[in-house]
Amino acid sequence: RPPCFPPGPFALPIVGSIFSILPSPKESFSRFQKKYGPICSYKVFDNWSIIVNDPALMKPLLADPVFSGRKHLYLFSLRDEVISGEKMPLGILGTSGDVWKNQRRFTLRSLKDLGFGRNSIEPIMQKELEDLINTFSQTEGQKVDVGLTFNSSIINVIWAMVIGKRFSHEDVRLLELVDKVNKMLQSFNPFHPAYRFPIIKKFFPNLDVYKSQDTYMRQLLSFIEDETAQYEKELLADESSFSYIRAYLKEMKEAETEGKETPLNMHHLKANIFELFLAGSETTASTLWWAVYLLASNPDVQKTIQKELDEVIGEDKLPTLAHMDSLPYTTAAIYEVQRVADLVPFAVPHETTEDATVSGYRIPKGTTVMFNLSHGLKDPKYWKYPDRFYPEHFLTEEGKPYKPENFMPFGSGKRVCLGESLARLELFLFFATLVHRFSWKLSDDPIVWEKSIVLSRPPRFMVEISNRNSNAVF
Ligand code: HEM
Repeated sequence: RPPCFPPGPFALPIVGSIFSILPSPKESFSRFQKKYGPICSYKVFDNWSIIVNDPALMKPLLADPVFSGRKHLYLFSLRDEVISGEKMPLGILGTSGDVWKNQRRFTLRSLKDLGFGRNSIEPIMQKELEDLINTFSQTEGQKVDVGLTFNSSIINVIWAMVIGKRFSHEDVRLLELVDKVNKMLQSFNPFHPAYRFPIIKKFFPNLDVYKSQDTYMRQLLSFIEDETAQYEKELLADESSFSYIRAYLKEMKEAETEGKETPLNMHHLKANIFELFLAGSETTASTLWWAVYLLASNPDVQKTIQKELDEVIGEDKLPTLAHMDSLPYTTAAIYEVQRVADLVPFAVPHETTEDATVSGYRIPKGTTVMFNLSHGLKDPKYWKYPDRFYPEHFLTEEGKPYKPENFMPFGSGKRVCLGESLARLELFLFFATLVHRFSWKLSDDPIVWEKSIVLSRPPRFMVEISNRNSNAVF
């Protein structure tokens, strides 16, 4: 252990603490937190990392530029090489310093112009919801596995912003895309030795861990390349079409024409689109999948939400974003879904950009830093019933929604989720509409929990859906 480094589990030569972390990093980190306290350390093979558990300590560190670097993960190095043929880091999620700042700033600005702030995104979401309502209303009397049903709708919302078009839910290309993004995320285990030592790939390029990631990633990139090329050919000239690609190409080409230096280029554009898909679809869609599970297993909570929706919106109308501030119990229930789902338990690994001192410990430049967002969502210190689905966790005594400081499902500070505003709008409109329009009942089939490493996956279950407010329209 380096001098003055936080405490943590014993590290063996060569492998470090890997056997204390596998097979379940989530349980292991929770064990470390209980044993070693607010900040601890562990070693994975040759790499010393720290994990910050205490939300009060986490907040200032997440706001500190020194803790806002990014560990360059295997998946991103591989993608960057495929895009540019070089090792130069691309995009937002996996970059640090000026590259990260420039791509993040441009993307945030242009997505905001495109409707992150409410109005223009609402009809796009409503169109997706109309299709979903149609699908679910035909399943009355059957048992349904909702599984990846929400992924197509959420991908369509992102695609509408990125390129200005949507796919039909039956389109094979959309279904393949959903499948690839899902498989790529579910099969990725950042603790796998094969990712830590890419040299292994030289000798065993056909190992499953490499082949699966390589294949899904290349297929997703080739989809993005085809669509971007088609967009440039067919839609770029149409001045009335708005999209992220258009905004990006326009600013890039204007700078080129004026002979100005610009951080924007085609390689970053492809990487950014890849990330909007990867970070923006599975996360929001899985939260909705969790929501159905929690609603179906908690009929009393479901009824309370429906009562509020019926009273505020009426039985002949569906919710709109304008209702967002007048539904305290529904809002609290969405926060509670995010708390129980604990979707991204340790954020995305950060890296220190300078030497630093935290609580008297010395943290050298280049240390991997994990933020245990999960602890703030689950520890009994912060929640009355940490293991229950209890929306009252997020209501004041006067019945107003509130978010405690330790509730950080989107992270916080410099690297806070770039899609938080969009995700909040999506979660509200999809959740409120689906609870207002249908009742969800858990069937008595077995509930199956599957293992997941990067994102907390909901269980597989069967649900019976019944229509309510069948004549309601937006
Ligand atoms: C319920 C949905 C979502 C959750 C729970 C979520 C959560 C997170 C978390 C925890 C991080 C890591 C923060 C850190 O490293 O400290 C993150 C980063 C990110 N998210 Fe989300 N996210 C969601 C939806 C979205 C959406 C809809 C998009 C875009 C369309 C998106 C794009 C990103 C990007 C690009 C980053 C990287 C930011 C950076 O490195 O600067 N996310 N998200």
